[in-house]
Amino acid sequence: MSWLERLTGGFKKTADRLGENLTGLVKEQALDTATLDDIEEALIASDLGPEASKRIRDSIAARRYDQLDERGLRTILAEEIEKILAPVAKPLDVWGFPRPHVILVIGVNGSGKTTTIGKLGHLLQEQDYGVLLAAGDTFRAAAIEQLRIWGERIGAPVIAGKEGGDAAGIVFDGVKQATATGIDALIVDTAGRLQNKAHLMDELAKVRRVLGRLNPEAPHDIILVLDATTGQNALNQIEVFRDLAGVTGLVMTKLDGTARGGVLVAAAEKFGLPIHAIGVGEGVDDLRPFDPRAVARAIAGLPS
Ligand SMILES: Nc1nc2c(ncn2[C@@H]2O[C@H](COP(=O)(O)OP(=O)(O)OP(=O)(O)O)[C@@H](O)[C@H]2O)c(=O)[nH]1
Repeated sequence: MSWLERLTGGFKKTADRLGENLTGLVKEQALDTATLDDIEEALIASDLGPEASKRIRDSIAARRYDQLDERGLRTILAEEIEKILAPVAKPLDVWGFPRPHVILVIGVNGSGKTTTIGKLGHLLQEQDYGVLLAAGDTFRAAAIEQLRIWGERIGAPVIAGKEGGDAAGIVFDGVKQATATGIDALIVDTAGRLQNKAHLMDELAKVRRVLGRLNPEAPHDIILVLDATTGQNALNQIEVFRDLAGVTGLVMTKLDGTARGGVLVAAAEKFGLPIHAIGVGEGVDDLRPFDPRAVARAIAGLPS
């Protein structure tokens, strides 16, 4: 399957849900206020969020349709969703000197952080960048092991310490190793626990301090990984991590297993943070730069 086919397949549940919510709302007649209200509600029920749903409703109303069938409605939706997504679509740019470009990856347990690091590493390798993975999530031995497995899978070196070790120390060593071996990008797994905010902030502050000594620009990116299946909860996470950790961009994962992919639109509208990539599966190739047009059409249930 091509990536676009996987993307459309990944968003199928989301598109089906949106389709069900919209069923019967448009008939071969002019759109009246009640119908527009229903469309807005259907969008909110599909996780697009109140702000984006209202914006889309207003755009549809402003177009003054005499007639609109369901296909027409889906086409307008795709156009309007694309308008919301396009400004936040920003592929990760790791070009620059001095190297390495340092990416901290944070997110609650199980959000898909480690898997995303592996896939992101692969994505950068495809662009001919050399990648080093750092196991800064030292709380669990399993997390370190999982990162090693991903390193093997994509053929990237992994720098790790012991369980319970010092994350900042590993990051420090990671930068040294990357510099010595001419690696372009250092991707750091972090514990990123929200359960203990003070600890998370301390840990990130320490990592930043250590990095700052080596390169004042680092970390260049602080990426929050979000699990789309958590729906509105993902929005709360953005708010908390943005305030606590200075998130610079987002990756949303597990869009394949959920009918809640509309939350991507809500996140774009509400926070305006760059969305670097999306995950639609567990395979090495299942993370791709965020293509607003393709995603908008997939959510609206239209072929790419
Ligand atoms: N279907 C699907 N599953 C995913 C995706 N990304 C990650 N997963 C799965 O989600 C589960 C959790 O992913 P991890 O990468 O272990 O998550 P984590 O945030 O590192 O979790 P901890 O290691 O517990 O902190 C794993 O079973 C992954 O295979 C995705 O895009 N689609």
